[in-house]
Amino acid sequence: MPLHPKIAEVTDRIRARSEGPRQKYMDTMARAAAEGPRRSHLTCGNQAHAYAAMGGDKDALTDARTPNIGIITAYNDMLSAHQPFETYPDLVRAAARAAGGTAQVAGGVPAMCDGVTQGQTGMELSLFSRDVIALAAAVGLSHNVFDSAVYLGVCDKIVPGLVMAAATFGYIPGIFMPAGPMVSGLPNDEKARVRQEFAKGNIGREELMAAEMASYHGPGTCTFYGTANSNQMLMEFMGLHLPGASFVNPGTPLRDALTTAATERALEITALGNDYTPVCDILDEKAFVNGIVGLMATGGSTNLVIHLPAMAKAAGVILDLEDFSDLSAVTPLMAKVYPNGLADVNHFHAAGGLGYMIGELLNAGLLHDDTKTVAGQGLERYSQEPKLVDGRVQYAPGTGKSLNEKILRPAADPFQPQGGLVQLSGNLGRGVIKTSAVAPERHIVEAPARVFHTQEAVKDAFKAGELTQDTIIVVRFQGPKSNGMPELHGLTPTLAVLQDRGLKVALVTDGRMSGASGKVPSAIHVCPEAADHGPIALIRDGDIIRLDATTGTIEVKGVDLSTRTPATADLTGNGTGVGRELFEVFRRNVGLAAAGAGVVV
Ligand SMILES: O=C(O)[C@H](O)[C@@H](O)[C@H](O)[C@H](O)COP(=O)(O)O
Ligand code: SF4
Repeated sequence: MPLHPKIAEVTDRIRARSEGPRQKYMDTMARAAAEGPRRSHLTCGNQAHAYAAMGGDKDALTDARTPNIGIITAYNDMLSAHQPFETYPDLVRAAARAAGGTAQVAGGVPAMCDGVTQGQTGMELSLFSRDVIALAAAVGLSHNVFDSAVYLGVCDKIVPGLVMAAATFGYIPGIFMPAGPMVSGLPNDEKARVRQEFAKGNIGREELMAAEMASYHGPGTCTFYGTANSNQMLMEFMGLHLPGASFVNPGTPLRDALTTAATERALEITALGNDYTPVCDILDEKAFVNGIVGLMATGGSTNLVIHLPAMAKAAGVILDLEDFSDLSAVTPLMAKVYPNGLADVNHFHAAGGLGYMIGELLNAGLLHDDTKTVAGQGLERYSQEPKLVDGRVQYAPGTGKSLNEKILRPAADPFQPQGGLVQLSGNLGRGVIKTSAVAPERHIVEAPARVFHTQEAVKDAFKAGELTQDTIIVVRFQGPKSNGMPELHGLTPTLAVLQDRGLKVALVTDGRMSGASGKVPSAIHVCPEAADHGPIALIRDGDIIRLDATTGTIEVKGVDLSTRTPATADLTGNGTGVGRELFEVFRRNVGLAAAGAGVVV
């Protein structure tokens, strides 16, 4: 099938917009690659330090022609999705040794669990932790003794931060290794129902705790289709995982076989062999277009609308919100996974998963097939599935059809003809709304505004019984400069209760939501933010605001905003406590959310 004209048009537009930065980036990568085997430039002293603790691997390491893998790990016990990484370094070192190479943990990177910090002060460090992860990974790789790298990370800001580092070190090959989703527990919609019952005061904390613990119950990624699992989708659509690696549960033989296969592949694609595949050749405009198409086709997390521009910029590719909007307009919504539906990622994977989607979208001309991937040339191979044969990974053709059309539908007969995310613009600036999780009759909301400066104030107003009419809830001073742009997902149960009571409700904020946020229409990432005196700072209680996801508009009606003075807020409290003291330099230097909210890129 020929490439859809709009996919070609957007790709060409990105390539033209990126020409200067991309050429500069690729020249830098070429110079680094020309230096040859990394370890051959180090003094004997440098090398002795690097190998001192490596025991039986020392001899191999002293031979600069033996490929050496740098492991960047985001292991910790705080994220259920990252806890399985505890055992990966031993597995990778053993697999590398068996394949005639070596592997060393180059360094660790921090990883924040947004589920632990959701609604807490710590969430104000969440977005900034992405750039800290990129910096930390660079510290590990800067030892410069690696011919290839493997990146152990799954969750929200961790994959984006690691991709920013992998792009910066794009002259060496890199493969991302997932840990896989936890097995299914209490269904996500039942968890959400129990939360709403608690918000209404109908049940106590004991019953709520029991439901939460039954939902989040073991090692592996949470099973809703939030940012973490959207990241896994990206790594397959962009060719940085082995095909079909994303949604194999941790602690299974196939999971370990995939980790071994990725290690072997990381050794095969170094500059010391005949299949050199540096990350810089994978992360081009086509890979990012493929990633955005995957995001739209799966109804993925709105957080990737912030992270993808930052990831792309690290590789000299410049994305714009318009690219997301145009690709969404031609990409069918093929999957319904919570919060877009009742299924979780295990059910999605069983129904055919990412391999089925990639095959369908390639056949529909909605993906570039001629891309480089860690598994080799061409995206077609990602429609295959990994099977375990005699303890090793072997690939077989994918299902070729959906095994459950309530979860996964063909590109030609989708749930919705357009993708799950819509760009918004109007006299309030620019923003984005995730429509895939919102009932069609709620895609347009027009109501009086009620303005808040914290999410706690919204909950207090709800508890005081003040929210009894159709309302556009405006929560401002939640942008990156104000307080690090925390997720306001903790508002979801409260707003959902108001919506279930029959009120027309929408959220408008310069903050962001969780990938797990769903049913309440929300205009998020509104730029310029209130702290930059954006139009959102001019809204007053009672203004009539119209949010229209069908036309992509967000505006205040019947008011001349130019006559108003921007509201201000006392943000000094955001500078202390839970480590926020250390992030003042981030709040001062962070870029626009629409351009990736970058600090280091
Ligand atoms: O963007 C995301 O996907 C979220 O940040 C997610 O990683 C976060 O952990 C949610 O808060 C979990 O959902 P609950 O908070 O509803 O458990
Ligand atoms: S998906 Fe979210 S809640 Fe689950 S482990 Fe990852 S960051 Fe934590």
